[in-house]
Amino acid sequence: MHGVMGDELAISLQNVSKCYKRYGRPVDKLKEVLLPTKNYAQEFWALQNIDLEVHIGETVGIIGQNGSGKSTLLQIIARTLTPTTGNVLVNGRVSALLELGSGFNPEFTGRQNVFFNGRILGLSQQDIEAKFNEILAFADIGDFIDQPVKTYSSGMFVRLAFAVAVCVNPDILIVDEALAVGDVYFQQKCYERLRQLKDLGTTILFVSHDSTSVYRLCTRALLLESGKLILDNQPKQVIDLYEANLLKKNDVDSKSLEIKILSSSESISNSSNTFANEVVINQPEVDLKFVTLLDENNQEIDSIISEDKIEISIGLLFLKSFDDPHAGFKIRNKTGEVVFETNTYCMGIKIGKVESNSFVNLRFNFYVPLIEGEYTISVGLTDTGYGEGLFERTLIYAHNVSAFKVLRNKNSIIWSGVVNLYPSLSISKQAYV
Ligand SMILES: Nc1ncnc2c1ncn2[C@@H]1O[C@H](COP(=O)(O)OP(=O)(O)OP(=O)(O)O)[C@@H](O)[C@H]1O
Repeated sequence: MHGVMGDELAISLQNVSKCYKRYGRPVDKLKEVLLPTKNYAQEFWALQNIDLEVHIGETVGIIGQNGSGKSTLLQIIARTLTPTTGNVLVNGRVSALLELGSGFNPEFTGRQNVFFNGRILGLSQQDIEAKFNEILAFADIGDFIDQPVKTYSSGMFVRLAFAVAVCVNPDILIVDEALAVGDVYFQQKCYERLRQLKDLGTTILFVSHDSTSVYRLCTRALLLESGKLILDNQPKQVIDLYEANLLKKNDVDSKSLEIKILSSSESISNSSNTFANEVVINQPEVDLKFVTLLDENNQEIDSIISEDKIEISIGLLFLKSFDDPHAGFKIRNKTGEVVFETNTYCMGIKIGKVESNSFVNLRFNFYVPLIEGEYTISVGLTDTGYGEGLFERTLIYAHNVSAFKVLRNKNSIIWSGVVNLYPSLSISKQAYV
């Protein structure tokens, strides 16, 4: 059923809600069984009215704070949990990597579990035999394959579970945070495999707290908050909103902090940006007047040769006085990944007290040894720093306020990657006896 991304639906959820019953004490559950007329449980809606359509071939990241309902949603799609209300339609063979431990029998050996799981996933004995060596090679757990799974470390467990889930070529793959376990080499192997499956047209649902992996893998992301689907968009906007919500949560002035989601026509970007909308925080006491990029001759620019120097000039109007404001910037690549960010607090610099109705111009100067490509600039303004770069209040949080292109430096070495590390080399030769 593999195919290119098209109109065909892989997953469709209509008005799906999930209610868990929570009992104050275990005995209450017993009482409810014995006295069914009386209700001892407290209802808790872990998912509320979720409408979702995922097309074949999409890679969808699911983001949300702890307890927002991510695992519940995945379990409903994987059909290990039934929704309380609503319709679920899943089109294709689903392979799910959910909670650690689900799907494996601890008393069986790894080998037995591979066959057991393969059969559950609808493969024939011959199919599994044909894939067994690939699974074994991917899991790379050596002789442990013939030991009972209960003797496995959590890392070995995930290796085997992941190997089974990805080697059976599912139509739909559901992964819940599994990549957080395991060493960096295994993680890279997993990403590589997920990318291959994605290229083959597998539909992938992916829960992660790591925004970088969502940027890298996903074409779309969902933000869940208290069981509600609050944004369904490109990963960038969804992660921006998630991060803005975290800022809001930690803000001493949380109630008055308003997060705006602008559509593209209202965007304050001065570049030709392709993003559908922007997530913005802008408290009324401050106004971001401009963000301009300048070269070494103070000329306004929108492109720069790799390794040249650039200046970000930020104009801020303060309508109220602030004792300890801090400002910073963030540079992101095309997919939204942060390549660099800092702020005055993290640089150990104080702007100092700013009077009401004053204008402040900040100019950050730096070299740009980045690979050629398009980059965007985000700007933040905060008040009262503490700890390792935390702030009591967020005043401005604005993405894509400017953009620039980095062009190849023809006078430099030929290199690829993210950032030029300016390698030098020494060579020594001697006779080998
Ligand atoms: N079996 C259950 N009985 C009662 N409440 C439950 C049950 N399973 C989950 N919940 C509650 O439902 C809410 C959503 O849980 P869920 O595991 O889906 O969240 P999550 O977003 O995956 O969280 P995390 O990031 O911590 O894994 C939580 O508040 C959780 O306490």
